[in-house]
Amino acid sequence: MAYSEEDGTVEEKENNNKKKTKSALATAWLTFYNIAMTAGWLVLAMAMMRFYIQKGTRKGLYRSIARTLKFFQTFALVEVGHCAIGIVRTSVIVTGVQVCSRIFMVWFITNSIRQIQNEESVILFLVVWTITEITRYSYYTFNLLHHLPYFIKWARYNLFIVLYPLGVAGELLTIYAALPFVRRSGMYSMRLPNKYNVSFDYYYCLIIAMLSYIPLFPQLYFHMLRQRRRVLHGEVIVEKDD
Ligand SMILES: CCCCCCCCCCCCC/C=C/C(=O)SCCNC(=O)CCNC(=O)[C@H](O)C(C)(C)COP(=O)(O)OP(=O)(O)OC[C@H]1O[C@@H](n2cnc3c(N)ncnc32)[C@H](O)[C@@H]1OP(=O)(O)O
Repeated sequence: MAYSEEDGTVEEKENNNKKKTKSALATAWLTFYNIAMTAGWLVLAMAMMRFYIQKGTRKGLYRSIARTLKFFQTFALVEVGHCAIGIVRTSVIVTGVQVCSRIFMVWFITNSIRQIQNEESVILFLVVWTITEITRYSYYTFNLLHHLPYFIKWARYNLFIVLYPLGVAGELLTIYAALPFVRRSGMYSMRLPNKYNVSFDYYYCLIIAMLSYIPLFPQLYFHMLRQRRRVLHGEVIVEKDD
């Protein structure tokens, strides 16, 4: 092994340099990512407000923002990658459940079933997601830049107390509204007999998805309550590994 006289081995120095480059790269990427996502959700907020002010109705609002919503919500899959490669200190499972449930709501419910796109519950979860994401991504951005205004920190770790249940209510009511259309159309379902000899009923899949909120939502909510105690009140929280 090669030794230097001052700071330990040459290999250690090389490893430290690699870590520094990696963390500088990771910080640069995360800053870019969070700015882009804040901007994306701000564009969505403005588009929704403009639509409502101009048309005075929620009818057609989802259609008008669908492409932007699908793009930014799907892009959030990158966050699962951030956790998996360890550039953010967050659980892959917690982030995975959160992101996948949102993508499921966008692609496999709201986007697939036109008849429910004008439901009040769709507007409810859209407004809640938008407020949440503008706050969350601007929190991460300012935090990375070491200039975090207290009101953003406060909003990040307090608004969810009300917004999370409201968002979940909007999502569950939307899936509930979709059920009759799914049953009638038989969409995404496979009935026997077929050449694969497999049967799948999307209607029951949606009922299972709704029931899965019962064990999953409290876990996400209590995770956020723990984060709140850690960040706002400085409590040391020992979390279990994935
Ligand atoms: C496949 C079909 C499934 C169908 C069935 C589904 C059932 C699902 C049931 C559950 C349903 C949930 C539905 C969701 C609804 C809504 O979203 S409603 C809107 C309100 N929601 C919220 O307020 C919650 C928003 N979500 C989140 O906050 C996250 O997704 C999270 C994963 C829950 C957050 O957790 P976590 O990341 O652990 O918290 P933080 O405190 O924010 O971060 C921890 C540390 O990581 C750093 N970090 C994280 N991300 C980034 C980033 N992008 N950039 C930079 N840094 C990041 C963060 O700064 C923290 O760092 P430290 O302070 O150093 O620890």
